[in-house]
Amino acid sequence: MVKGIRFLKGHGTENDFVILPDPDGLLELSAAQVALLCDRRAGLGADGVLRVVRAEAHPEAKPHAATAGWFMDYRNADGSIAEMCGNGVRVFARYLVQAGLAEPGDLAVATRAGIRRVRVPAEGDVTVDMGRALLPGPETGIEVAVGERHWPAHNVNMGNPHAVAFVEDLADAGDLYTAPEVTPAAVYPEGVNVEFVVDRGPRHVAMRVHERGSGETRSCGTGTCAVMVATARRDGVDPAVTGEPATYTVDVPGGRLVITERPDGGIEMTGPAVILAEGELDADWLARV
Ligand SMILES: N[C@@H](CCC[C@H](N)C(=O)O)C(=O)O
Repeated sequence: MVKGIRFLKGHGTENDFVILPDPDGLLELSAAQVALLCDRRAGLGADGVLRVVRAEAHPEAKPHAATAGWFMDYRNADGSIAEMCGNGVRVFARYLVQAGLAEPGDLAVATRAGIRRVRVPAEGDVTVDMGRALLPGPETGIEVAVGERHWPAHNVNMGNPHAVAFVEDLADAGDLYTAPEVTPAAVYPEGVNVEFVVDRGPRHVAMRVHERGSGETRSCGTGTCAVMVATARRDGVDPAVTGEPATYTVDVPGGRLVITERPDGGIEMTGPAVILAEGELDADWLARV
């Protein structure tokens, strides 16, 4: 008889997650257990894990409990902790609504990067207020390298760190089986997500990403926001100056996200969030790690 741990599987533009409902925060997961869950052969397979915990029941989220009822405990596929996951927060919010834990409409989710406000219609795309992008600099001197090739990169922080490089062709990034080298390494003491970007048309780009802790993924929500801001500034577009919102379409291997920067600097990301399966894990199997 399987002693079960309930799980669901979901994705946002094919950035895929194991969702673990754990309202009372009782499920302590080691990095090795998260890595096993995310293993595509020995486990369920995913780019990351979303543990769904009541904010009240998690020490990092308790201060936010009056505003946000639920905490997204996000882990990368290697078990490392990240501050924020843009595709993850859409899927997390879709799960809350689908499970009857939140009403369709506007809701607040606590993350390690702070509270994120999410608009979840009963059906269709989900919109997240991703907060402001920080451009911590240096403005020049950061480089991303793959083999012999290297490109200047832009440092954009969306709650988590990104290095954005404009390239001629997305194939220039190579197979991305290993992490691109980013220098100077001291700019990113906690590691970095790396985006490679090409133009597709007016206010329309495409990207590939190598994620810290997960490798190449089919999409990265925070990455698309970082790319939007880096591209807008390259294009001389700054909503804080013009007073007009700016919208960019960002294509990723797993689909398309639409990113709008408002004159107040807030960034909104809109895209799909899909829950596709539900089941029970063998708790003994997980405990053996
Ligand atoms: N896929 C995510 C980002 C997940 C975290 C990232 N790998 C990190 O370590 O910062 C997204 O959709 O934003």
